[in-house]
Amino acid sequence: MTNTQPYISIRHLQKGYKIGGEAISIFDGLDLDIPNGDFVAIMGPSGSGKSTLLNMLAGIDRPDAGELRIGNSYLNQMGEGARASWRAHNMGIVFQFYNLLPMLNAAENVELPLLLKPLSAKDRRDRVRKVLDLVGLSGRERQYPSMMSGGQQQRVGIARAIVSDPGLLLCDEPTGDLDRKSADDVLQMLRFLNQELGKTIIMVTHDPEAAKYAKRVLHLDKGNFVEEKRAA
Ligand SMILES: Nc1ncnc2c1ncn2[C@@H]1O[C@H](COP(=O)(O)OP(=O)(O)OP(=O)(O)O)[C@@H](O)[C@H]1O
Repeated sequence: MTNTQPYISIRHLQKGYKIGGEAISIFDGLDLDIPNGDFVAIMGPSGSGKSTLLNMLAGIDRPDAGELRIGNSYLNQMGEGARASWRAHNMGIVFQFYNLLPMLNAAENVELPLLLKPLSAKDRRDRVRKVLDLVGLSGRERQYPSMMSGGQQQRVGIARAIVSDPGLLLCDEPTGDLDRKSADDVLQMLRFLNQELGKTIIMVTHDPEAAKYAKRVLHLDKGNFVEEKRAA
């Protein structure tokens, strides 16, 4: 990747599914550029392909054809194992329902991605403490998910997503299960990670209020993106 290239580039991407022997096309020639440091909200009707796109960006699923590059990595050319390893090192994912393990406390949940790395127990502890502090949860290291509010659980989810210091955060309806106040707190946190730490964020959301926190809003419809025009 050169400095003039966008961080994420999607070219002529095709993706479809076979349902009951019938082929349905979700994307047929999708193009998209996302520069480094962007914060993009992706909106669109149910079934328009938002999760399908997020799964391809996460390397969980693969395009049928076309190019999907993130940084210097061409995900469309990589096998499943290479994509899984790439994912572990390059991105964090924030889920709607947090996906915390109930039998692990907050610190242990956040530590999970670090177990794949050659770090000492002390280094892992230090990193976990630092990110829990960053999301405003210091002092709650030993609390279990069942003892936390939805907003606090999502903060643990965000801490887990950033503990490996990835450049890219993919967020799938990160506030879909939260009340307005908790949602705004989480969105402020994402904005901080974008503006102060330079994380590139792609967030799928149905909530127009959540989308306001992003720098750009893209509406997905019939396999293409339309960018929302905003007052300067
Ligand atoms: N694994 C799969 N096998 C077959 N069809 C699939 C699969 N995953 C998604 N689809 C179909 O692809 C289309 C897009 O689904 P997708 O989940 O990406 O939409 P979405 O925009 O995320 O919807 P929602 O807002 O409801 O989450 C839908 O018609 C869905 O039924």
